[in-house]
Amino acid sequence: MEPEILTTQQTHAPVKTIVETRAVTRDYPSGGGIVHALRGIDLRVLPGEFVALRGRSGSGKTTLLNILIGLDNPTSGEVFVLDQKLSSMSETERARLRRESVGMMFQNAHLFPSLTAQENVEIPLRLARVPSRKRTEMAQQALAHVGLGKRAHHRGMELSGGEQQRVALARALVHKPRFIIADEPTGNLDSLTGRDIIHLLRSIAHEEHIGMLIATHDAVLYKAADRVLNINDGQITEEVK
Ligand SMILES: Nc1ncnc2c1ncn2[C@@H]1O[C@H](COP(=O)(O)OP(=O)(O)OP(=O)(O)O)[C@@H](O)[C@H]1O
Repeated sequence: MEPEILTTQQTHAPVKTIVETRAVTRDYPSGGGIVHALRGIDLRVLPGEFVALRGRSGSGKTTLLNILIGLDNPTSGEVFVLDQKLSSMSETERARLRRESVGMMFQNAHLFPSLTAQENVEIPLRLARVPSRKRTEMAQQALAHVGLGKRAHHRGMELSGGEQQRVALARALVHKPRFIIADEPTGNLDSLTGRDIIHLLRSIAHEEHIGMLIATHDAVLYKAADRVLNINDGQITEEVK
C-alpha cells in the first residue's frame, strides 16, 4: 500500500501562504504575575520565501516557533499553516500536518552517532511507515540533494559538523515538506561551513518553493534572507533591506 505521506492532497495542493499569524499573543503565568511572551504577532511566509527571525534571548522566538508548528497554543489570535487554521484542527490532524508538511532543524544536528547518514535520514520515513525500498530511494535523493551522496554510508560520528548539519537538512527535507522551521541552524558551525549551509537552505527554499523561517543570530543569514523579521519583547517589526 502506498504510504499516506506520499498520497495526501495536503502535501501537494497549491497554497497561498505557508504560515500566517493574526494578532497572536501568548501569556505565561509566572510567579503570581503574567509574562506577555508574544504581544500581537502578525507575520506571513509565502512559498519559496527564505525569512530570518532575529531576536535577543527571551524575545519570544522559541514561543513563536512552537506555536507556528502547533506544539503550543496562542492565548489569543489565529495561526494558519498551509492555509489551514490550526485552532480548527484536532491534535491528530496537527501531528499529521507536522509529519507530512513541516521539516525542522536545530543548532545541533541530533544525529544518532552510530547510525549511518542514510539511516538517520530514513528515520522520519520509518515513522511514516514508508516501505523499505522507497525509504532507501528517498533518503539517497535527499542526501544527494545536500551534496552528501558519497557519504551515505558513513556513520554520524564519522562526519564533520557541517556534514552532520547537511544530514540534518536532508532529514528535514526527505518527506518533501512545504515549510521548514530552523532554530539557529548555523550556531555550531565555523563561518565558512555556516555560509555553505545558508546558501544551500536558500537555494532549496527558492527552487522547491518551500517557505523557511530561520531563527538566528547569524549576520550572514540576515544578508542572505529575502526578509528579516525582528522580534523584540514579543513584538515583530520587519527590517527594511
Ligand atoms: N513556560 C514558561 N513559563 C513562564 N515564562 C516563560 C515560559 N516559557 C517562556 N517564558 C518567558 O517568555 C519569554 C519568551 O521566552 P522564549 O523562550 O520564547 O524566548 P527566546 O527568544 O526563544 O529566548 P532564547 O533565545 O534564550 O531561547 C521570556 O521572558 C521567558 O522567560
